[in-house]
Amino acid sequence: MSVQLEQITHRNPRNGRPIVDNVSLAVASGSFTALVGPSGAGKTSLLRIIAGLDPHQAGHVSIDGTRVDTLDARARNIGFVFQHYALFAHMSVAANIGFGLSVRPRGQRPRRDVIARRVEDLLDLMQLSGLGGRHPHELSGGQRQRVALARTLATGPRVLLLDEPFGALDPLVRRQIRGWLRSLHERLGLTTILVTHDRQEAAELADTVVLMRHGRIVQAGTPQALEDTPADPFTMAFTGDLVRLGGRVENHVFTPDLPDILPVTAPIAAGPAELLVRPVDIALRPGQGQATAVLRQARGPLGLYDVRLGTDTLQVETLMPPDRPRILPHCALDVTAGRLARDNAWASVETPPFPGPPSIHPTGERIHAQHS
Ligand SMILES: Nc1ncnc2c1ncn2[C@@H]1O[C@H](COP(=O)(O)OP(=O)(O)OP(=O)(O)O)[C@@H](O)[C@H]1O
Repeated sequence: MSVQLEQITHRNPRNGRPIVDNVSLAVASGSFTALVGPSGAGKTSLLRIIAGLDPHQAGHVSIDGTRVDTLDARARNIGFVFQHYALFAHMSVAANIGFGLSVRPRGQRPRRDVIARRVEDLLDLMQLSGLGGRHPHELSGGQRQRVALARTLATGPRVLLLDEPFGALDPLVRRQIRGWLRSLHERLGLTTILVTHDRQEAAELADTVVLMRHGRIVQAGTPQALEDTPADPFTMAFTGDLVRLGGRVENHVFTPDLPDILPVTAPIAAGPAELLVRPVDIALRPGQGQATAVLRQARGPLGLYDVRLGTDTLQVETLMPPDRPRILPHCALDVTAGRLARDNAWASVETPPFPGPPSIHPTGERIHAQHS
């Protein structure tokens, strides 16, 4: 089932300020969407509006093309799992899972044996076979959250909303559950929307990542698109590790304030600017400057280096030379890709592949030696 949001606005009833501000989003049927953003961005509020648990003062929510603004939460047939989803402590796991079906009005309530079969199927699906007779306190945190998910899925929703459901679990269990959740989503043909603070989790699970801030959508796209072509400095900072280099643009060349970083071409007007770079997009050029790089950690072919530039230290993740020296003296740093920011200016700098030892001309221009 698809979910469409058209210009949804929800205001704080106390002060009238928008909590969700004119949000439009099309969620394709069968897709997995992650809502990410800083605390207070409006992610949970948006999820609750989709579920029909919170009101909205403007705009429309549609499911499969039908407006559901006036339908209550139950009639929307949407499943919702919260981080602190309380199971009934006095009920068995099986009774918890079957609860939603067993309290249906008489005409809609399945027979007891049908509910029992459905519960068994869900226990199998959740990899909880044989645990139906236990009580919640006899389960691990990860198992309890899977029971919560089974309980939500028992009534057969096609849209699943998850609000940090694994936030309280330890990182290892959380990673295991990720793979399992994605395959569950696919097997059941669900349309899933997940709120998470974990950008790695969002990138691994979701087809589309939606980044929110101040109640608005800043950018929506594939995890790769957000990382590779961030719409602004906020998105770039949110979607990956970042090094920020202050400096100045003159004659379309950006020269960082720190020493021993090669200038880059700058498609913005002259003046102060900031260069935002992923650590993996900084290469070390041994023998080209005065900086010292100290290997902190090897990660396969990549090395995480602390690079001392004057009184500052930058962290750089880059290909290690074959002999993997622990200390590389006399280095310069070469920014191979990044983005320049100033006020409303936001432009990418791409430098050509390194053709040979560069030197820095007194005018600040980068000069590459010719291939011989
Ligand atoms: N019922 C409410 N009444 C008043 N303010 C609210 C209400 N619900 C949410 N807010 C406010 O709206 C803003 C958005 O809250 P929301 O929980 O949706 O953000 P979030 O992005 O999910 O944050 P977090 O990541 O911390 O869970 C916050 O400033 C919050 O205090």
